[in-house]
Amino acid sequence: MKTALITGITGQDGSYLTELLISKGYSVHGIVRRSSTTVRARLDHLFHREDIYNKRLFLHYADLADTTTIRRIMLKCTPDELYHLAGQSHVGASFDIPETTCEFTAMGTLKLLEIIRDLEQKPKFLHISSSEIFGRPDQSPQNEMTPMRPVTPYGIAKAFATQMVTLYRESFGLFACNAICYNHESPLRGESFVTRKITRAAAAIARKHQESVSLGSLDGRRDWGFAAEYVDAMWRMLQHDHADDFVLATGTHHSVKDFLDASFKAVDLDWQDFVKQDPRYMRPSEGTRLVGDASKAERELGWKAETTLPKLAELMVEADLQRIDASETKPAF
Ligand SMILES: C[C@H]1O[C@H](OP(=O)(O)OP(=O)(O)OC[C@H]2O[C@@H](n3cnc4c(=O)[nH]c(N)nc43)[C@H](O)[C@@H]2O)[C@@H](O)[C@@H](O)C1=O
Repeated sequence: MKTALITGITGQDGSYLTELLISKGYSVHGIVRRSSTTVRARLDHLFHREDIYNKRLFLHYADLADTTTIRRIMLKCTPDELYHLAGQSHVGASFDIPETTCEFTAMGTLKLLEIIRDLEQKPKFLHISSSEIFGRPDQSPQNEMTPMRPVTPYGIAKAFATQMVTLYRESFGLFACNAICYNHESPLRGESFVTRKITRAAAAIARKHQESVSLGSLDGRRDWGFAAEYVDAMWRMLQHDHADDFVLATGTHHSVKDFLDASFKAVDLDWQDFVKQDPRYMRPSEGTRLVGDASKAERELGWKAETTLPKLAELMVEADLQRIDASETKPAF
């Protein structure tokens, strides 16, 4: 049985990856930050499985800044594979909390690399990088050779982490890879990201729970794929015969307006009747022309993104409608 360690296990990607690895027979350890609430809704269904929780799925408390504890966890569970998904991942928020973003997203990654460098039994390492490293690129679509020109604190932190991963692979021989992920969404996406904010609003407005939704710029264009497919690519990267970096993307791009169109169409409404623009959600600077060329992943890993708009929006709206309907039929205690 292989053992995997996941940072950011309670996030969208961590949850899909845990499901995937459990289905492949792995023993999965996850690092979680200590907080006063123990609600981890995305993994709840696995915690209730007696054959899985504390048998093949284990949680450990640690902060990414706490290298002593992380080293201790690694020595204890001796992972074959380490998937590093944790970090401050909200681009808009990175303008408000740039230091925190750099501490976790940039330095947190370097700290993990330093721990692995000293271990005798080194796990294969996957870092989730981001299309934000390209910022405002000269070429479109971008691939693994495209120069980094980040324009947000988050993108800059990711560029630092990405280059450190490459450096540790090339200079210290670590099996360390960057998954350069474009936006990947799902019903498990956090509610402050634009896709989930929209699908949740479309469902709530359709069920008459909400009257409108406030958004920032509607002209931003993104390459939106389905998160469950992206974690499969991450796993494939660590099964590959050599460590390398891969762009993971659909190769299609759409505007926020296109995402609104698809989501509100799924509930037979016109988004223009419900959307307000709010300067609070505008960003001081934005990446542009971000669309990925994932042909290397297709060629070398046999991976291709399948789900794009409008299907992605439809499945997310459907899940949000089901959530509302389920909460309405639940008995009140
Ligand atoms: C690849 C990359 O993908 C994600 O970062 P993101 O692209 O910034 O994603 P988002 O959903 O926050 O914004 C998408 C677009 O939507 C616009 N937008 C309009 N109105 C709102 C709004 O109200 N909220 C938000 N969040 N965005 C809005 C916003 O200005 C931008 O143009 C992260 O996973 C990140 O970790 C990552 O690596």
